[in-house]
Amino acid sequence: MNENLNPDKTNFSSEELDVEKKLRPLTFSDFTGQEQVLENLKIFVEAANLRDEALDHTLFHGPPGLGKTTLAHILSNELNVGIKITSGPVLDKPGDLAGLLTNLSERDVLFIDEIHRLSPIVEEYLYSAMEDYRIDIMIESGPNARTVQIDLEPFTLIGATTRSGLLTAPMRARFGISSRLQYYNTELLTTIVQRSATILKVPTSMEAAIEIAGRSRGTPRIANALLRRVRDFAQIKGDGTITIEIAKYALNALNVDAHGLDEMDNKILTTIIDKFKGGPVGISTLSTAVGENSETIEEVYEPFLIQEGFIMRTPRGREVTHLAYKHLGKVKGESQGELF
Ligand SMILES: Nc1ncnc2c1ncn2[C@@H]1O[C@H](COP(=O)(O)OP(=O)(O)OP(=O)(O)O)[C@@H](O)[C@H]1O
Ligand SMILES: [Mg+2]
Repeated sequence: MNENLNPDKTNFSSEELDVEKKLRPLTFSDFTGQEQVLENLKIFVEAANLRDEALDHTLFHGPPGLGKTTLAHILSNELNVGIKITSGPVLDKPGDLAGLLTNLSERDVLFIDEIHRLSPIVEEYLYSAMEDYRIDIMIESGPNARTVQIDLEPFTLIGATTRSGLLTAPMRARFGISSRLQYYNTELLTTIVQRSATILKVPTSMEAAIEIAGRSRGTPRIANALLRRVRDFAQIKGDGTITIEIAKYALNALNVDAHGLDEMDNKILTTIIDKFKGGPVGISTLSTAVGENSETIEEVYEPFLIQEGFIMRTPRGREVTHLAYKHLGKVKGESQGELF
């Protein structure tokens, strides 16, 4: 499979990140899906605006590419405040964090991506900032070293993580709002594909939009990436219009799985079938067999495979369903060398 279709944004080139920016919804009304999450956020934002207060600290968690970063930007727009952006691995000294915090204006948003990757010392430092809008700063060094307390403007911390299981309990407890983003169904993704097609000015038939949406692993980022690849085919092989024929041709040429499953999804299914007779298999055994960390399997891959009915979670472990056999063109029992 084309590596650009990987939901992990780190595989995107800078040009692709530019396009991603262009396609990013900027307001609540621009944002498709996640209805429950959105409905609540609208109320919290309206109330905060009305009281002229900072929005409560907000955590977004869920698999990659579903809109966590997008929502952080939308919140800052809807709150009509500034946003400062950083990420867990980048903030390695409390001093870096202090610099950011003291530069926030009243009600501003501080967005920390990959917040599960904060170092414990920075995380600790963040607690008092979140709770009391106050931090201790060390001034001077050597024998004159002393700490002074600095008051911060009331601000909103927005954290995003694909791995909520790795967040410490004290950190989690400090978020007043916590929203889990869900995979998008084909209908919602079709709307997103159509919106993006309009922004990119590429005529796309309804049928083609549905086809692209259905092969996007429930993920807007993948839907947009596929749309751009299909657009290339439409320009070179057709007259620039994305028809259903062009879409099917392109998606097959790109080797996109009919369900949009990626390499690791398929590896997980194949491994459970070939090495564990279809399961049940425990998560740590599976993790070793496919060479992917078990939290990532649980938080990034498994939710989609379960939602699509390829995997079941049982008390004894993970089992594949008949759909998985069908999808991979395998016959149940075959790999076990059974005769009947
Ligand atoms: N609800 C939506 N409607 C339209 N487009 C969306 C929606 N959600 C996400 N997108 C598109 O998908 C792209 C990826 O979304 P975003 O960067 O917010 O994902 P993320 O959850 O932050 O992913 P990661 O965990 O990898 O950081 C965005 O550029 C945006 O264009
Ligand atoms: Mg993000």
